[in-house]
Parts: sequence; structure tokens; C-alpha cells
Amino acid sequence: MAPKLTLISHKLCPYVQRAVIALSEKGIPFERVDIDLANKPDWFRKISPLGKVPVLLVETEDGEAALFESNVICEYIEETQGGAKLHPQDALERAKHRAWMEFGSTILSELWGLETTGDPAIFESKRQAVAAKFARVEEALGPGPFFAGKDFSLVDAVFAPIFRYFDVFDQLTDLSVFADTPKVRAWREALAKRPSVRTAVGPDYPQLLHAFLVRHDAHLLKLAA
Ligand SMILES: N[C@@H](CCC(=O)N[C@@H](CS)C(=O)NCC(=O)O)C(=O)O
Repeated sequence: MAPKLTLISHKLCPYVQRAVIALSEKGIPFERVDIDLANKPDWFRKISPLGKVPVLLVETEDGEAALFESNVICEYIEETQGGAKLHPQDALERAKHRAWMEFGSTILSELWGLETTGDPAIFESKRQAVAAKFARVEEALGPGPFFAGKDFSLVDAVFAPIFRYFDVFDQLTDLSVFADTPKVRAWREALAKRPSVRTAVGPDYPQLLHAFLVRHDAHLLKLAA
């Protein structure tokens, strides 16, 4: 019998969204449980060593396992679940894909830094660092529409939430990180149309994230003014 999958989530988390996208690309049923990260329940602290979402609970006949780290969760989903293949067959290509998935996480860490600095000079240097990373992504991209061409892959699942995040960020302040990256821009547009991406972030995501950023990062409004 297929194991029951429960994804412990937060509505705004881009790491959660990559796992949701992978599951929905494969058409795998799962339960999603959103938690309040500002007030983490004890049961969650027990299963998440870093206190972070996502955590995937895998319930088998032998018991329950809790997997953490979004890329590891995506790999587990790819290895164990049917549906569309989200990794290349070739080991070298697969390794390259994994490297770009890691790169996506590095961009996200850089973005968190962008949010939390109130200093315009630090903001600008971080903005440039993010732009430089997208310039490297531009070099890696082929003709599209997806990272590896016509087939959607886990690299797409990782970058789609990053782009959705930028959709909201762009409304607050002009980051201009895609000015010189036409292939990245086309990729971003293709991903935004993908049904799995639209479902994963939810229709209320832009409003919720906008409100979150404004509430937690009032300096962004100053920068945008
Ligand atoms: N490396 C982790 C990062 C996950 C992460 O940073 N999740 C954030 C939400 S987007 C979180 O749970 N933060 C809560 C905290 O750090 O207290 C992954 O890829 O799963």
C-alpha cells in the first residue's frame, strides 16, 4: 500500500511550495497541515530538528518517518512516487540538476538578507549579489520553456516559488534583478502559467506575502518610496 504523506507547511514558505509542486506534478495525494511558525507546536519541534518547514511525514505499515529539508523531500518524492519523472535519467545531468536546486536555495538565503536589512547600502550590495546569481542562471538556461527544455523538472519546482516571491517583491521596490536576463524572464513567465505552480502558491499568496513583508519589513516601504 502507498504510504500516507502529510506535508507540514506554512502558507508563505517557498521551500514548502517546491515540495507541493513536485507532489502535484506527479499527481500524488497528500495532506497539507499549515502551522504557525511564530508559535510552533511541541509536536512540530519534536519532528523538525531545525524547527523549519517543510517536514514530510511518511506513514507506512511499519511506522512513521519525518523527513526534513525541502530538496531531500523532493528527491524522496521523485524516487518513491510514480507519475511524471522530474529528474533526468542520465546521472551526470541529474547531478547538474541537483546542483542548480542547491543554487536556488542559495538565492533564497540571499533574498532573506534583502528583506531584513534596513540599510540602503547593504540592500544595494545584496541586490547586486542576487542579480549576479541570476546572471549565472541565465548562462545555464537552454531554449526553454523549462530549465531542461520541454520537460518540467525539480529545478523548475525549486525556482518557481522564487519567481512568485519576486512578483510580490517587485511591487514593493524596484530590484531590477532580471534586467539583463531575457531567458530567465521567459522561464519565469512559463513557470507562472504552470497549473502545479499556481495551485502550490494559492490565489491569496500575493496578498498574504505582501502583507507579511510590509508588516515585518517596514524599511522596504521606505526604500520603495
Ligand atoms: N533549508 C530548509 C529551509 C526551510 C526554511 O527556511 N523554512 C522557513 C520558512 S520559509 C522556516 O521554517 N522558518 C522558521 C524558523 O526558522 O523558525 C529547507 O530547504 O527545507
